[in-house]
Amino acid sequence: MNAVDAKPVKLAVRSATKVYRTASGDLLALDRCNLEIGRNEIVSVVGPSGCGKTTLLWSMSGLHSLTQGEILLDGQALTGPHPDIGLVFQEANLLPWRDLDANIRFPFEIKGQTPDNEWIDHLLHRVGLGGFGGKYPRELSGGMQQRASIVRALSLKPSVLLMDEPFGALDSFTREEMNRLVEEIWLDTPTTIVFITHSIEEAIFLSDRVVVLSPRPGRVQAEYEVPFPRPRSLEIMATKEVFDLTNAIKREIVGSRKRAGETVREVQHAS
Ligand SMILES: Nc1ncnc2c1ncn2[C@@H]1O[C@H](COP(=O)(O)OP(=O)(O)OP(=O)(O)O)[C@@H](O)[C@H]1O
Repeated sequence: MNAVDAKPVKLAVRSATKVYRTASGDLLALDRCNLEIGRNEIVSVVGPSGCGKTTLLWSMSGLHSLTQGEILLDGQALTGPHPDIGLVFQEANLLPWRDLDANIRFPFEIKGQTPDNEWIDHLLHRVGLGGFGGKYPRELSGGMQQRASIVRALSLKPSVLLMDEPFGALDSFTREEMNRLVEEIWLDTPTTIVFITHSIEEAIFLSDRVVVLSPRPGRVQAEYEVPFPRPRSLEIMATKEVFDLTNAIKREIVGSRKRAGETVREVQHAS
């Protein structure tokens, strides 16, 4: 059974079309793209470079307006940034002149809200940053900075977390650690997560479903259920089933790029 069939729809992308007006003409990034994400589902979006993954994610955040179509959050049209939606980017984007505590509390200052200190402390400990609140970003590794940015996003208690290649800049070991951390946090506090990645392995480890976008203009080309139980151990990730799924998704992406006559760029970790 499709995971979406079993869960109420949290986020719906309805015929999303995005045209960028550029100096050299109009660029169609998304073309009538449709997608539904169930409540507390983790969905990864993969696809060839430039196919519109970030455009789709930013549209889902309400930060980008669509040229046509709509995004529905709990059935309501999204018209701009929404407090229920948190974002994590590839760069941690911490303010270098503020320590970790002050960085995490920054969104609350902007919104004029009182932070839930207990919740923030819990999150900091959860990601292994307990006791690091007084450190400045330059004193933290890339992985620690990215953990801090996850805490910053979760501190606002969003019901949807949108993650745009959050671990793309990290070494593979730290990346695996971060994947496990996201899974642990999700098992603790289920949240709807949409995750963009170039790594099929990462997508399979994290997701209930992997969505493959077509070459630009982006549309959903294929969807794969990921049926493996959580937590997903290294043993599970080493099974033939995972290997076969990885290859099926890789073939889908490479095949679509060939059909589109595009240059094939390496798809990470798709062995
Ligand atoms: N602000 C913008 N103005 C004009 N064109 C843009 C803009 N943002 C993205 N594009 C173009 O839209 C297309 C889709 O870009 P997008 O970043 O959404 O793709 P992507 O799949 O996330 O790419 P990648 O895998 O390389 O990160 C690309 O051709 C990109 O150059």
